[in-house]
Amino acid sequence: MQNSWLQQPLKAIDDGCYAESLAHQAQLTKPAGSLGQLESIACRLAAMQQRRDPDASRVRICLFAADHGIARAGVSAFPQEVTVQMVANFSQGGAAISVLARSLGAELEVVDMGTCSSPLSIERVVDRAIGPGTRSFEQEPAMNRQQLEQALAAGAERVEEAFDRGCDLFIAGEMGIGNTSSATAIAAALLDRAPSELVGPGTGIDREHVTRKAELIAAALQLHREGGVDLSEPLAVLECVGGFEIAAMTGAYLRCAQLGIPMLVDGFISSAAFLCAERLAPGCREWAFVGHCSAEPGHRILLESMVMDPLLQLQMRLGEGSGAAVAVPLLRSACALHNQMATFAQAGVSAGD
Ligand SMILES: Cc1cc2ncn([C@H]3O[C@H](COP(=O)(O)O)[C@@H](O)[C@H]3O)c2cc1C
Ligand SMILES: O=C(O)c1cccnc1
Repeated sequence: MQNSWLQQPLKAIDDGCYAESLAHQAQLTKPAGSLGQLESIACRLAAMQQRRDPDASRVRICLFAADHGIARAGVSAFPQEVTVQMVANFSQGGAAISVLARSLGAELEVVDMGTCSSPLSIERVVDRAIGPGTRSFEQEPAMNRQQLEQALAAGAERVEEAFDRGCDLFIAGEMGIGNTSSATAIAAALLDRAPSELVGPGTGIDREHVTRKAELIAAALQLHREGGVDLSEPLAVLECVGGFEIAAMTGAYLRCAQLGIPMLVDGFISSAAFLCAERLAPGCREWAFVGHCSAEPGHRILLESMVMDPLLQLQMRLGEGSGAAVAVPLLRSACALHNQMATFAQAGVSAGD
């Protein structure tokens, strides 16, 4: 994939703007540092947006959905057809992320990246289907290189569309029964950890099934390694054990950092996709906030590996972009405080030492 858009440089963060924002915070009518992380959130956002008054009003949530061959190996508490049923639910406004998007006044876009039963008849779904889901990665590579390139490009394209229409903050969400297995395999490969350290219940399988899930993922990684695949290489990992929606998220995150759109990362699956983006282009993380730390055990390990701090810890484990969406009000509060508080001089309040 030489000379492709993947090689484009990331946009530089404006350090001068960051320093100016810190100086502005120091003049606001409060003891220094008393707004804690809200201060650095506002300053980081100002530096990303290159503006004195950071803004998180125009939020775009892009939900990528796809099916996984591995779902047929009994790794989820739910059957595969739930993926497409949920796509309908997203578009009808009944899913958790539909409700959150509405309450935030955020735009929610649903992108079909390839599901077993076609959701084409469902209104308002963007069709970027690559095929009827991935192949089962316990037997063969989940996708081929061409499909991977298509998925990455689809994610990037949705970000470009958001950029053209004006977007202060981008959130990627996912839906795909079986995708915690794919995310676990990606994280285990790239972090060189045993799947048993990262695996979790996903939609709610019991301990016995979690153990089986870890064994199945470990065996799959061994199979691909023996087949000569370099499992430290993010594109090879996505090709072997990824998902169409996960690869689309990787493409979306990478494009955000190239175009300079601040992003808010969701849970375990999103963070596995983000790790691929960060490995492809170190520095993506400078453009990202992490909404929350999921209850899925591997999420904390993934975030620690990238030295990224989650804003919230609510024991959520849903995906869909929901843990990012619930953090949007924090970013909005940070912006409002930064932009609207009076300075000591303006309010005639004596400054401290
Ligand atoms: C009704 C329903 C709605 C969801 N929304 C997100 N997920 C989440 O659960 C799935 C991953 O878990 P696993 O690997 O165990 O299948 C993904 O679709 C993820 O987005 C859902 C799952 C279900 C059942
Ligand atoms: O953290 C997540 O993204 C997650 C966890 C469990 C199930 N689906 C998603």
